[in-house]
Amino acid sequence: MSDLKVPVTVLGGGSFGTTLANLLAGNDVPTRLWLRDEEQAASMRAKGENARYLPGVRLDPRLVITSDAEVALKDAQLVFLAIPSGAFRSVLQQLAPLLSGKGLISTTKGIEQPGFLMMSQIVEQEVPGAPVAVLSGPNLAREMAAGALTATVIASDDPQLNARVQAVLGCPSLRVYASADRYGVELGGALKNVYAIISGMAAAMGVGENTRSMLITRALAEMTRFAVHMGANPMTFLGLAGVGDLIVTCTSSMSRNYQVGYALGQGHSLEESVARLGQVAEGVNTLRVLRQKSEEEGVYMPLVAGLHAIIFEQQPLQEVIGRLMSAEQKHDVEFSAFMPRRATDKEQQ
Ligand SMILES: NC(=O)C1=CN([C@@H]2O[C@H](COP(=O)(O)OP(=O)(O)OC[C@H]3O[C@@H](n4cnc5c(N)ncnc54)[C@H](O)[C@@H]3O)[C@@H](O)[C@H]2O)C=CC1
Ligand SMILES: O=C(CO)COP(=O)(O)O
Repeated sequence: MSDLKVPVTVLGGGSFGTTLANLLAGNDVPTRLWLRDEEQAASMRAKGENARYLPGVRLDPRLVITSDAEVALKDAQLVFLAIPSGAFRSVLQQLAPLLSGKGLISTTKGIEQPGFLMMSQIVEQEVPGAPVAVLSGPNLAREMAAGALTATVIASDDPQLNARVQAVLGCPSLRVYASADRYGVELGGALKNVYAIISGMAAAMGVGENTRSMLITRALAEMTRFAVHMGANPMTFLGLAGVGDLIVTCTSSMSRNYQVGYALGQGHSLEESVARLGQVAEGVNTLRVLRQKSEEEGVYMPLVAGLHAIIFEQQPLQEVIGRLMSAEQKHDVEFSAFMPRRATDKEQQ
């Protein structure tokens, strides 16, 4: 069987799962999309549209949409996981017997607490022995679904799995680059959501272009410092899953994290800002988790600390901005932050 014809399943019928499934079906890959809710699945089959999460996008008639997990996963060789991080483990636990032996690709950009676990690490725990990869990059679902020219990254320590994903997913509108830095790619996708909230907030305040550039650049420095400390490859942060995803999420009002930040900047409470969205904004939970981890690890993350102070410690916005702007003026590029930590350094701590 050619790699293009292997049966593929996408778990999760939100905006990203639907987009991926539609692209795969459009490549003539036998694709099934699994949703937990039969009413929603039936509506999508009847209308040929995901009216709740991706209105206006025609679904490929070859796409099979089902709420029956056994039907969805029978014979599948590759499974894309597009479930929000808060439900990720429980869905895997529920479906684990149907997933073993298949190539499992997480597309979820969140972190689980306790343990500071990436989604692919949860996959390893819940489906032991399965080949695991992550897909991440500047990938706003709505643009991809509309056929905008896009690039993404598939990351795994299994080059064959990377190649299979490139074969099924790549198409005239989507280039799929490969990486061996699964941890860095996955961490990049989760971290940038926090800075998208800050950028949205800044936009609502009407800041200028200098400010926007300062924010994105210092966000990149901060997230790279943290990720490299944690063992990621610094070069990953110069790629699509690092600076690439940071740029799109910090500049597009299509980003849900940016939208939450914008609503916060307009003076809405966190609860209101999240409720208005009606979709997942992973950055809110990632902020909590990251603040705690950066303190435990002693990594300097002033933007994360500042946003945490505003959202969770009720500190006045202007006070936090004043503190950030009057902090010690340091070097622009800290080369030490970009030096990969050797495994032995980690072991000695
Ligand atoms: N939407 C986007 O542009 C992109 C999203 N992602 C990531 O993909 C993940 C999923 O996001 P979206 O699809 O955008 O979210 P969404 O908010 O559009 O949809 C979430 C979907 O997950 C389903 N779901 C929630 N709990 C479930 C459970 N227990 N069992 C089964 N299904 C459940 C919901 O019913 C819904 O269909 C997130 O981690 C997000 O960061 C990654 C790249 C782009
Ligand atoms: O990850 C994304 C783009 O790459 C989507 O970002 P949001 O979850 O903020 O919409």
